[in-house]
Order: sequence, then C-alpha cells, then structure tokens
Amino acid sequence: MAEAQANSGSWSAFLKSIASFNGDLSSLTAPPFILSSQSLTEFSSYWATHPPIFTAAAAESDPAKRAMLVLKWFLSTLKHQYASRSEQFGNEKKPLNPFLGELFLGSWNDEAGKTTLVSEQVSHHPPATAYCIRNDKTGIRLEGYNAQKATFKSTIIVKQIGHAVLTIPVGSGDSRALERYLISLPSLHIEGLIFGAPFVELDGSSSITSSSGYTAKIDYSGKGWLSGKKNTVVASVFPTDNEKEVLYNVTGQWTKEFEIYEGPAKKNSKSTLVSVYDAAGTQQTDLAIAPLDKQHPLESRRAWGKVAEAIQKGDMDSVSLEKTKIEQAQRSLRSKENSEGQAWERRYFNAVTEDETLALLGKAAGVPLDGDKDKTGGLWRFDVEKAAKAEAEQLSDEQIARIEKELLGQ
Ligand SMILES: CC(C)CCC[C@@H](C)[C@H]1CC[C@H]2[C@@H]3CC=C4C[C@@H](O)CC[C@]4(C)[C@H]3CC[C@]12C
Repeated sequence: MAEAQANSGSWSAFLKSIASFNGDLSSLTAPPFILSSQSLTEFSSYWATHPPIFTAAAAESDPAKRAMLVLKWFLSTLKHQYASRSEQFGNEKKPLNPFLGELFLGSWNDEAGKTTLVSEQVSHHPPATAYCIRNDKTGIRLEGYNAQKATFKSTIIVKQIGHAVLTIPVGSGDSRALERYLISLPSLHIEGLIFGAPFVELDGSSSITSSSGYTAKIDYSGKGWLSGKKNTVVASVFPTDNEKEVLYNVTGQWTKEFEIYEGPAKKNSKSTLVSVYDAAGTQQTDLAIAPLDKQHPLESRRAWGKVAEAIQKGDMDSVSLEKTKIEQAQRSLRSKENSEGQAWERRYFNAVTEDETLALLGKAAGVPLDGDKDKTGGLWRFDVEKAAKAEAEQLSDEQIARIEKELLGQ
C-alpha cells in the first residue's frame, strides 16, 4: 500500500487507461510496481505445486473416490494459481506477455516420483499457452491450454478460454484403461483496483467431468456473497446423469482450508468428514529448473533475463528497450514466415482438428467440441514424439547465437 501511494499519480492514470481499454490485457501500460518479471508461460506450473496430491487418485480403486480426489487436487491448485502473487508481493502483478514459441520447462522431484512440466506459448494472436505435466510413477498426465478474454465493468473481468484434460491409468493387466477428466476453468475479476492493491477473486462456476461417469461442479464466490467470506468455494461430486445424487460435497475457502464430506450438504446435521485440506499449511514442492546457461534460448527466464533484471531495478527505460528488442525480432520473423508461406513450428504441441475426450465429454462439461480454437489459435494437444525429439536435441553455440539474434533481437 505504501508503495502504491508513492505511485498514486501513475496509478490513477493507469485506472483511467483501463476504463477505456479494448479487452487486450497485454496492451495495458501499467505503472512499474505492478509489472511482474514473470511470464504467463510460468503459470502452467501452478497445476502441480503438490505432486503427491496431483497423483493421489492413481492409487484409488473406487471411481467415485477418484473423482473426489481429482476435485481435491484441483481445489488445492487454486491458491497458487490465483493468490500466490498477491500473497508474495502484496498485490497481483501484470505478467510478461509471452512471445510465440516461449518455453517454460522444469520438474518436481519428491515422494511422488518425477513430475515434468512442459509449457509453451503456442499462439501470440490471440495469446494462448499450452502445457503438459506428466508423472513417471503413476503415468498421470495433465494437458491443457488457455487464453483470456477481458472486459471492463467497474473492474477487470476475465473469462478463461480453454480447458484441461487429466488422464489417469487405472486398473491392471487386461482391465487397464485410461480414465479421462475434462476440466473447465473459472472466471475471475480483479478486486482492490481503486486502492492500488489489486488481487484476484474467482466467480461463477467450473466443472470436472470424468469418463467414468462422475462430475464435480464447483461454485466460487467472494466477500459480500452467500458466505460473506472471500475466496469461498462450494463443490459437489455426483453421477453425471443425476445431479441430485450428491456423493461428496466440499465447502471452505480456497486460500485457507476446505472440508470434504460424504453425501449432500446438510443444513442442520453434520455429514461424515472425509478430509480437510489446509491450503495455507500444505508444503509445496519447488519446481526445479535448469540454470540459465543450460536452458534453451527460448526458455522464459533466459529469454526475458534482461527485461526481468531491468524490472527488478525499476529501470523503466531498459525495460522498454529490452522488451522492444524481443518484440521487433518476433515481428520481423512473423513477416518473414508470412512472405515465405511458412508457419512457426510448435516444439511440443500440435493444433488438431478433433479430440476424443472433447467428443466424449465436451457436451456434458459445456466445453465446445472444437476446443474454442478461434479464440486460442487452435485445439492444442501434446505430441510425445515432438517432445522426445526436443529432449534429445543438442544446440551448438552457433545455433544458440542465431536463435538469440533472429528470435530475440539479442
Ligand atoms: C494487476 C492488474 C491491474 C493488471 C492485469 C493483470 C492480468 C493480465 C492478470 C491478473 C491475474 C492473472 C491471471 C491469474 C491466474 C491465471 C491462472 C493460470 O492458470 C492462467 C493465467 C491466469 C488466468 C492469469 C492471466 C492474467 C491475469 C488475468
């Protein structure tokens, strides 16, 4: 807040600019204290900050319980996804707008085994990020992509476009099968804008629909709504064809604690408690990423290194100078591709025309069968062969220098 007050002049100018903005979040010119040195490609890592919770459903033999454990994992990711920046810095920040082909790679190594993250900016206009997270012990895999559509109505309102698919190998021997969960994403808005301390609140609802026949519906609300508490969440798990037969219900706050009960929520008596999740107290596993000099030149922290350094120093001239280098290199690459009739080859993902999971569960989940490709640049799916090729690739110093020059303007 003190910081915000020191910047109150530029903050009110910023407020004025968003009141008339066109929906493109990346076009906002924000005052220095609101700029993050972190790019949106990094946000994909929030899906697995707790690998043991991410993988828990793989060891469960009952499909209804698996659906409940998947819901628990999903809810456990919300605090990091939506509140970690404001908790760390005192306010939400404006992330760097990734360039096409930007990568964020890493792995979590803990009692759940090795869980690897691949995140790639697969579209620039409109901006869309795709990711795949794989656990080696259980074979659990999450893949998805997302874009944002923003509007302004007293505050910034953001609709998330895209979805995620969680795949769990279940059973053994001949009865081994892949169970799929189609996950839709909540919408959000920014609170605290006029006080110069913006933070995210979730609203509306989202769902998780499984191929085993269960659905979890999640409702979000904030201060001044039903419970009156911020970051409120209520959810229920039921057979997809019968919403009234609630098998589990959840209530709580996604930033603090939530409880999972058996059966429907009861007004006057207590249901059987299945588990309590302490979002604030549960230890997360840190993502391991390669040191900068071992990273691919398009990896986020390496590519944005100079911009990030300038942001941290508060040196806005260098920020804009260094940003412009990358943006201009990207622009000339695009026009070169255009004139040669070439398209940028995504390193890990392909735009596909149809998808089995969407065909199977899209209707029940309310996710369009074409994956909203017009708003995300494509229906993006992970390509295992591309990934293996990318992993095996060894760049020479000359190749690295060429990429840095032609793609990043260095
Ligand atoms: C700080 C304010 C004033 C500037 C506007 C910042 C905007 C661009 C920020 C604020 C909160 C951010 C969102 C916070 C969390 C997520 C979840 C993640 O899985 C995908 C990106 C997404 C959906 C972010 C998109 C960008 C976002 C909407």
